Amino acid sequence: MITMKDIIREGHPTLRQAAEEVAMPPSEEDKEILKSLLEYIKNSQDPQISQQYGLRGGVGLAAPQINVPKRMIAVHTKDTNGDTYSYALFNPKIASHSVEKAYLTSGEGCLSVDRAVPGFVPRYARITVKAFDIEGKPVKLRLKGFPAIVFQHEIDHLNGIMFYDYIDEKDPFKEPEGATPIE
Ligand SMILES: Cc1nc(NNC(=O)[C@H](CC2CCCC2)CN(O)CO)c(F)c(N2CCN3CCOC[C@@H]3C2)n1
Ligand code: NI
Repeated sequence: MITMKDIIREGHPTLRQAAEEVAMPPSEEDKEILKSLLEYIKNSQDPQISQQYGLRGGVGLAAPQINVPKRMIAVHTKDTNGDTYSYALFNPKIASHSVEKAYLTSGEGCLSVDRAVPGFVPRYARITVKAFDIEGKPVKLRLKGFPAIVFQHEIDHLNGIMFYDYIDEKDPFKEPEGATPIE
């Protein structure tokens, strides 16, 4: 199982690399890696397991964060009306997106960043994601709200982008023009 010692921290070069596409159909090894990402997130949301293994809570995780520069992400979270979004995907890409922006009013953090970086992170309010599921089947997701924010944070990791790259240094809590706040 993945624990915090497997998660690389800012300064590690892999976090600033573009990750490689995963060959489809996925190898058994790539499937195991992807499953381990989703397992970490679920474990981190379990009070008993997360406490026992000292896991930082997460709703998403990308393979580069465990020093695997391959295009794989996992997301496990609920949206505001309580629907669960649980995905483990290969080669996700944002096929289209809204002009409208959105941001988490609480700002963002990262399991690879051992410090608070305050500020709003402007992201697209709605995105269409094309990817392949754990068996290599093509999937198309239309996302908005909190899940859309999480997916963008994870897909950024595949391109070497960190959440604080978007924070306006001069005015970190400036409301991004016309953006939707997400509590
Ligand atoms: C918002 C939030 N970010 C948590 N951590 N950061 C992460 O997930 C990073 C990714 C998120 C940062 C902002 C968008 C994506 C990890 N990232 O670095 C991967 O690239 C949380 F843990 C968390 N929740 C709320 C839901 N809760 C359910 C019960 O269990 C605890 C859990 C805590 N919400
Ligand atoms: Ni992150």
